[in-house]
This record gives sequence, structure tokens and C-alpha cells, in this order.
Amino acid sequence: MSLVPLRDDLVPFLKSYLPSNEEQRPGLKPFVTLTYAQSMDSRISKGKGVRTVISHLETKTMTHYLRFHHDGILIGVGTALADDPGLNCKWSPVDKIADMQCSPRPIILDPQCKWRYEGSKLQELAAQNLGKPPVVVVNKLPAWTTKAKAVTYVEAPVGPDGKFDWLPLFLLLKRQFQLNSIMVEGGAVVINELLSRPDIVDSIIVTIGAKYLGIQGVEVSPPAGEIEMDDVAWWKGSKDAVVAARLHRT
Ligand SMILES: NC(=O)C1=CN([C@@H]2O[C@H](COP(=O)(O)OP(=O)(O)OC[C@H]3O[C@@H](n4cnc5c(N)ncnc54)[C@H](O)[C@@H]3O)[C@@H](O)[C@H]2O)C=CC1
Ligand SMILES: Nc1nc(O)c(N)c(N[C@@H]2O[C@H](COP(=O)(O)O)[C@@H](O)[C@H]2O)n1
Repeated sequence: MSLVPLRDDLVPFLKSYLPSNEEQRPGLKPFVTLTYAQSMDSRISKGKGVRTVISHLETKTMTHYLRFHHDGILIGVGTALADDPGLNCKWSPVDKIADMQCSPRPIILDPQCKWRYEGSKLQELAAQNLGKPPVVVVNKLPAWTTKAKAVTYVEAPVGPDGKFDWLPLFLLLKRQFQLNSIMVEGGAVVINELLSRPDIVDSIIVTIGAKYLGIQGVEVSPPAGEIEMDDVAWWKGSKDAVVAARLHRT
């Protein structure tokens, strides 16, 4: 599907929330943008495992503009299994079909190796040079082997909760794959954890779609409770709104 043109006023609106060159300094963590689309009732999908359109076409284009500005794009395995996403970039500043070069590197957090590259949308796009093959972060390399050489498996330790520790994970992704900026798209487990990590998240960009998804929907809400936001800016589209902000650091 092709995109509608990028709304001109999104460029100045997003400017101060995008990565700069600062993150290229060795030892610093990558710039992390937490970005997703939610309904009026704070849901990111209609139900567990259900791919759901929330963004209007204008804000869908914005997502691809954000993808253009990041080196990596991270999701949890729940999203990979539910959505079989493309995670490539279809927007480009010059008038050409966007390709592998302007797409971010997909990163899938899959500690128990549940997801398969073979047959996925990511494989299909990479084969057509329309997206990059992913890095899959696992706890232990899978017992099965993949014939697909393009996909990279990387091992990272998990804590007693079975989770990777965010800061070492982002440092590893920068060191090993030269990813100076990473946009995190979801899903709910990932978003809820990162909402309470102002030390990790540099920008938060949330599309609010003009719909309710109901009680069965997958909700985003930080388990830690109230979270304050700083540098808050709002953009109003023809149907959606976007809020850009930073998580308050104490
Ligand atoms: N509207 C939007 O912008 C978006 C909506 N979604 C929706 O979200 C839903 C999926 O959300 P969830 O089920 O919450 O899945 P998720 O994508 O957050 O994946 C959860 C899984 O990822 C792994 N994971 C997450 N954090 C980890 C960590 N720190 N260490 C190790 N492993 C970790 C674990 O295996 C965990 O069970 C889907 O329905 C999808 O459509 C997903 C992304 C964006
Ligand atoms: N920005 C945005 N708006 C929505 O309405 C969405 N449902 C999502 N979902 C995210 O985008 C991924 C799909 O990407 P492709 O179009 O396949 O490249 C999906 O997995 C979610 O991460 N995002």
C-alpha cells in the first residue's frame, strides 16, 4: 500500500523529538523513541493477537517518516506473532520508492525463540530489497537451525522474570549492530515496561486515533502508576492527534 504525502507541519512538530548525531558517541546508549498508536480508551489493538488499524493515513505516513529517522525498530515477539509486520520504511525525502537502505533494522525480543523468519513478511520484504532482515534477541540460541542466513540471532541474559535488562540490551544493540537510534513500536508488554524508564526513553510520540476499542482490547498503562510528561507538544490532524513529549526525569 502506498502512503499519502507527509503533512508539512509534522516536520517542525517532530524536529526536537528526533535523534541527533550525539548518540553516535561510543559508550552512550542509542537514542530511544517510544512510539505507538492508541485508541481513545488507551488500547493498541482490538484484542490479543488482532492486528488493528488505529492510525489515520496521515499518521501512518508519520510512522514511516519516524522509521526513516531511526537505525533500528524494536518489537516484542507478541507483536511479531500477532501482526507479521513489515517494519520497513516506505517514506523517503526524495521522489523514489523507499528501499532497504532507508529502512530501519528490525529487532524482535524473543527470549524463548517462538518466532520464525521463514515465511514471514520480514523475509518477503528483505528478499525484494524493500526492508532489512531482523536481529532476533533470544536467551539461548534455538536448538533448530535456520537456513536463512540473513537473520541474525543474538543471545542476551535474562533475569529471574525471564526478561532482558533494558540498558545492557540497548548498549549491546548499538555496539554490535551500530544502531545509534531505535524506535520502539510495541506491543503492550514492551510499552508498559518502557513507560516507567525515563533513563532509557528519550522521546515518546503517541498517535491517538478517534475510536474506542473496548474492554477486550489490549490496554497500555504503566504498572508503576502515574507518569509525568515534560516538553509536551500536540499536533492535530484531520482525524487523529499526536502527542510528543519526554518522560519526566526526577
Ligand atoms: N497500535 C500500535 O501502535 C501497536 C499495536 N500492537 C499490538 O500489540 C499486541 C501485542 O502486544 P503484546 O502481546 O503485549 O506483545 P509484545 O509485542 O509486547 O510482546 C511481548 C513479549 O515480548 C517479549 N518481551 C517483551 N519485553 C521483553 C524484555 N524486556 N525481555 C525479554 N522479552 C521481552 C516477551 O516474550 C513478551 O511475552 C498486538 O495485538 C499488536 O497488534 C503492537 C505494536 C504497536
Ligand atoms: N502507527 C501505527 N498505527 C496503527 O494503527 C498500528 N496498528 C500500528 N501498528 C504497528 O505497526 C506494525 C505494522 O507495520 P507494517 O505496516 O506491517 O510495516 C505493527 O506490528 C505495529 O508495530 N502502528
